[in-house]
Order: sequence, then C-alpha cells, then structure tokens
Amino acid sequence: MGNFARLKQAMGLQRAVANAEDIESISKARHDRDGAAAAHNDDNDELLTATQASYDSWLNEYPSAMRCFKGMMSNAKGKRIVVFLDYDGTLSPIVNDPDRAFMSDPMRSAVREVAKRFPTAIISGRSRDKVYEFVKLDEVYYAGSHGMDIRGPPQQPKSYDDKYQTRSVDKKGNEFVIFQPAQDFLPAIKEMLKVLEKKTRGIQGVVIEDNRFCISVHYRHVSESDYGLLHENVQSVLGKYPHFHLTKGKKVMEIRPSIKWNKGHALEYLLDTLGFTDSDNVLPVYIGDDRTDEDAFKVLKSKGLGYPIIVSSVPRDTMAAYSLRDPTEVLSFLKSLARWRENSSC
Ligand SMILES: O=P(O)(O)OC[C@H]1O[C@H](O[C@H]2O[C@H](CO)[C@@H](O)[C@H](O)[C@H]2O)[C@H](O)[C@@H](O)[C@@H]1O
Repeated sequence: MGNFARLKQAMGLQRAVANAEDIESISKARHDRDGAAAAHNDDNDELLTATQASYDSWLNEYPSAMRCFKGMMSNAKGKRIVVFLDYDGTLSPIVNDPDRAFMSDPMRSAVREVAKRFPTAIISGRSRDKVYEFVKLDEVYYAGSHGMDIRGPPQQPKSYDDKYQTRSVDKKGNEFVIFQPAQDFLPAIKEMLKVLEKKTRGIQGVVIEDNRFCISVHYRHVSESDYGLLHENVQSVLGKYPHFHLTKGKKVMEIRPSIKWNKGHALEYLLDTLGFTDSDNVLPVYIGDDRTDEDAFKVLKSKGLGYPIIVSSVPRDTMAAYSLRDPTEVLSFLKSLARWRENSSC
C-alpha cells in the first residue's frame, strides 16, 4: 500500500488525528518548501495533497478566525473582550530546545498592543517565572504551571480558599494577588524531580523541566526505541506518588498534582477577579494549541461564551470553535484585534 493510501486509510476525513504532530511536520514542510526540492518526491506530494484536503475539510468545522474576523467582531460590539493566550505553540513556535522557545519582537509588540486595549492573560504549562522571562510584558496577567500559579488582579474572590491567595505590591506600587492552589504539593514535587532525574539518567535525550507546580519530561530527543522504557520509568516513579498524575503534550509527559484545577479553572478565576463573574457582557477569547488548552475551550463551550480558538495546521479533535494555522496567524489575529479596537467606537 502506498503512503497516500495508508494515510487516507488512517485519516479518512476523520477529525481526530492520532499522530497530529508528525502530520504537522509534513504539512509544515509543504508550507516552507521551496517547490523544487519537494517536487522530486511523488509519494510526498500525494501525502501533502491528502493532508491539505483533510485540513480544508476540517476548516469547514473549525473556521479560520482570521477569515471570520469581521463576523466575530460584529458580535463583540458592546461586549468586554478579555484575551487569554497560551505560550508554547501559540505565541512562540514549537522548537527543539524548550529553553529557546523565544517570542519574536513583532509578537511581543502585538501582545502589548492587545493588552493595552483588553485585559490579557497568558496561561501556560511553564513556570510563571519562565513565561515572564520569555514575554517580559508587565501589562499582562500570568498563570504558570497549567494555571496552578496565577498572578492576577488585586481582587481576592471569596469563592477561592484564602489559604492559597496572597496579596502583594510590586516595585511600582501596583497591587496583585498570587493564587497557588497546589502549594501543598511543592515538597513532593521537589523530591520527585530528583528521583526522576536519577531514574531517567540512563536514557539519552530526556529533558526534565521544573515547571514549579508540575514537571515536564520531554522526549523530543529520545530515540523511539526508548519511549517504552522512559514511560515505564516515569510510571514507576509516579507509582510512589499517588497524589500525582500524568498528562500528555507535544513530545512531553507532564506530571501534575491531582487537584481539580486546570487551565479552565484558571480562566474562570481570572474572569472572576477581573469582575466578570456571571457577566453576560463579557467575551473571552482563548487561543491555544495543546491538549491542556482544551480544558479552557471546554469551559467556554459549556458556558456558550466567547471564542475558543485552536492553533493547528492539521485536523484535530477539539472543543474550540475557530482555528488559526500557526503562531504567524496568531500574530495577524492579535494585530487585527488591536486595530479593530482602535477603529471601533465601542
Ligand atoms: O501551555 P504551554 O505554554 O503551551 O506549555 C506546554 C509545554 O510547552 C513547552 O514544551 C513544548 O514546547 C517546547 C518548545 O517549543 C518543545 O520543545 C516541546 O517539545 C513542547 O512540548 C514546555 O517546555 C513544557 O514545559 C510545557 O508544559
């Protein structure tokens, strides 16, 4: 069976794509290719055509937020837009080295322009400090560790445990509140980091990232033949820490405390602290590319609220309503949003 037939069989026009990341690289190759080089490989071209056809069909269900921009904004008139952004894969492209996932200057200035006009928060799986290091914007609220470490507005909502909220003041005299619902897990996380490093030392290519309230075990550089061993080793460590569980991202296993808190809860917390509890006047826009962003899409979908936008260049199963192809399109969307506010009278 040729690659084309295999791909068709595997994908059909189904929305769920198991190895979305692999298809994504093929699709990217098409995007980036310089024509001549790729034209030599018929098999590749068939694959690319199938991928494109499948993506186009997916777009009917999850239309491009760029193409639909006008319509989306006409529904936004008179509403208070609040912008939520994921970091990796949304504001910065996915790169091989997690420490080098830099944000471009044009993206930084687009986020700044958006944040000047709308309350804006970045909700990431990274540690809050690390995201700030990349983004370096004081105009933005930050939620690190998949929302388990929030630096938000000074309001301290009653419905959240005071034990995990601390009011503070920055150097410029601005008040803010830190909310860390997984505080009790910190000692265990520190211990687990050491155990994991020891346990995975023998496997080449593993990168362990300390995200403060969660841990990322990256396997992007691990040979496929070692995937099983790595997974076994991680599971054996987890077995000793029953209050933690594993989730999966892009070539990364993420170890998280088993509390009922995710990016969706962080979104709700931020809306509350911004004064939009139960408001029918608010329009949250959430842009993200990874599985953990689905928790936030789900909240918006269940409330029938705002615009959940997935960033993907391949068909994906998602709770989002709109899509953007890649961070370049995210940049265009953010610029359009800032421009729209500038030109609109509402
Ligand atoms: O919620 P996010 O801001 O999207 O963070 C999710 C994870 O992103 C980072 O890993 C991913 O991006 C890296 C850099 O492009 C890439 O090398 C890696 O393979 C991806 O999984 C980050 O390093 C993780 O800690 C985050 O959990």
